[in-house]
Amino acid sequence: MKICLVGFGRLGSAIGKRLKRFYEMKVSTLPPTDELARKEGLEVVDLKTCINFGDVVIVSVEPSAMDSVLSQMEGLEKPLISTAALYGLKEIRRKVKCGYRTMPSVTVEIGKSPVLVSERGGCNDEAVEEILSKLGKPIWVKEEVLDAALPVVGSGPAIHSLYYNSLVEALVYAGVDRKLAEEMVKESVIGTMEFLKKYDPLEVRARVETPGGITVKMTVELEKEGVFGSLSKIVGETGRELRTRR
Ligand SMILES: NC(=O)C1=CN([C@@H]2O[C@H](COP(=O)(O)OP(=O)(O)OC[C@H]3O[C@@H](n4cnc5c(N)ncnc54)[C@H](O)[C@@H]3O)[C@@H](O)[C@H]2O)C=CC1
Ligand SMILES: O=C(O)[C@@H]1CCC=N1
Repeated sequence: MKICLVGFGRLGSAIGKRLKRFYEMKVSTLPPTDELARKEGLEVVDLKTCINFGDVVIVSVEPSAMDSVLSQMEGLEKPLISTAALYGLKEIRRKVKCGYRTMPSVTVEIGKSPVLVSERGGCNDEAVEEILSKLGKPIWVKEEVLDAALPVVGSGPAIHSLYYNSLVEALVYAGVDRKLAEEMVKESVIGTMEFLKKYDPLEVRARVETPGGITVKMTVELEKEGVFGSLSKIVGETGRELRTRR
């Protein structure tokens, strides 16, 4: 399968770096990101050449550029995968017959991202699923769920990095060398995430909280301060607003 990738920005470059390992690819993007694509050993071509080359077209441009890019593809029959936030499937399919919407995150670069995709029953689900499975875990959802989950899936790496950083700062505050602190937090977070594949979070918590011990003192204090409640509210309200926007 050959891929035409349109847009080589923050997300497009992550997609390109990953998929070039599996597929032949050409890129259409604007300066200065064309130089980034060339540095990755990818051929940069104009949009028409790119579309003619690809069996599948992936569009990863900013939402405000979607109208213009899609209008140059009008009538396209090949599968088109859009990553644009909030650019509706209906609008996409008005221009191209075989459109799909996705919500990945930048961790596609290492093939480890949930990739929400709307909606099954399009014209070439198999080809789309095959490509997305190289980027991470494809999860077919209704379009409104894709929008609701954007703040956790698309924005996730930024939010998780904030959490990670706050723990590094906590260790530095407690007098631990920063490099050591980073190593400890990474191993702790990664280990716990693996553990959560096996155990329920409430069980994990119960297994750590020694009665009358240090952990339960902190977890109750964090709850009293509303740290995680605020996180749920801010992220949840954003998702709720995005879900109902269209
Ligand atoms: N950055 C992220 O983590 C995520 C981004 N998205 C969505 O993916 C899309 C891309 O986001 P970013 O990479 O962050 O944006 P960006 O601004 O970093 O990159 C946009 C890219 O599109 C290219 N472009 C714009 N107009 C073009 C045209 N007419 N022809 C060819 N290329 C064109 C630009 O040159 C640039 O390389 C957006 O729609 C965003 O909503 C979705 C999930 C995660
Ligand atoms: O911040 C944004 O609008 C895009 C969508 C999800 C991640 N980046």
